[in-house]
Amino acid sequence: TRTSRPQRILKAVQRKATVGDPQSVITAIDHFCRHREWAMNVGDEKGSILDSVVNEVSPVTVLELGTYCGYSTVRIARLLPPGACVITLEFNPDYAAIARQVIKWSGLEDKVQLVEGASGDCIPWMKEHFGVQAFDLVFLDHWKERYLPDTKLLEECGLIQKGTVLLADNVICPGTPDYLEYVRNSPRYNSHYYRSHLEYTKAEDGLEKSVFLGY
Ligand SMILES: O=C(CSCCNC(=O)c1cc(-c2ccc(F)cc2)cc(O)c1O)c1ccc(O)c(O)c1
Ligand SMILES: [Mg+2]
Repeated sequence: TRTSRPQRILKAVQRKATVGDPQSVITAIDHFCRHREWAMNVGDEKGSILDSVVNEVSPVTVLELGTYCGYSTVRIARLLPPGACVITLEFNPDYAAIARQVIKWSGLEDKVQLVEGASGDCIPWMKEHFGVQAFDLVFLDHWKERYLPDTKLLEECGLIQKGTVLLADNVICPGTPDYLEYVRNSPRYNSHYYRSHLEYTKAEDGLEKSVFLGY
């Protein structure tokens, strides 16, 4: 096929969504992925849980690991008050290029910093480069085997502090067993599993919310 799936997702947004209307961007992507082609967005069902956690935390600084086409970036950014922002990391340059256009179409570019690079390389520079003290909320949705090492790296870099909330996608499907074991057994995290379904399917999946309790 000539175009990539992310390119077809962007086209669906440009056809169906209204510029400056984040909800219409979300609706257009969900409709396309439910009725045309499945894609690895967090989706509408888990997305509603993500929304409720963002509203509960009302974060000033959010870190998203794994942008893909920017669907969850838009979901998060649309709920942020003026002055709050989400830094989103994407390793794949093709995904990043599409995400920039999706975020721009939603009109939320002022609340989003998209960084291209590998999480393991970028995280150590976060404090210095973005003047971030610590993150209020981290949404993990990138390589599943990077959830645990990147969580430990965030701890080591002092980017996670008492009260920071980690919200992890796909803890059942594809699954992140080592991460789950860590946050559920560590005395320094309070963890809760939100049972749901893999985006646009009937398969089980869920989000794990873990609150850092401090040292
Ligand atoms: O794809 C990646 C890894 S980053 C995306 C992580 N996310 C997932 O993998 C992910 C996967 C699934 C899922 C997939 C197939 C199933 F059968 C069931 C579930 C669902 C999700 O919600 C996800 O978030 C990448 C990186 C750099 C590159 O250069 C590159 O070509 C590719
Ligand atoms: Mg995911």
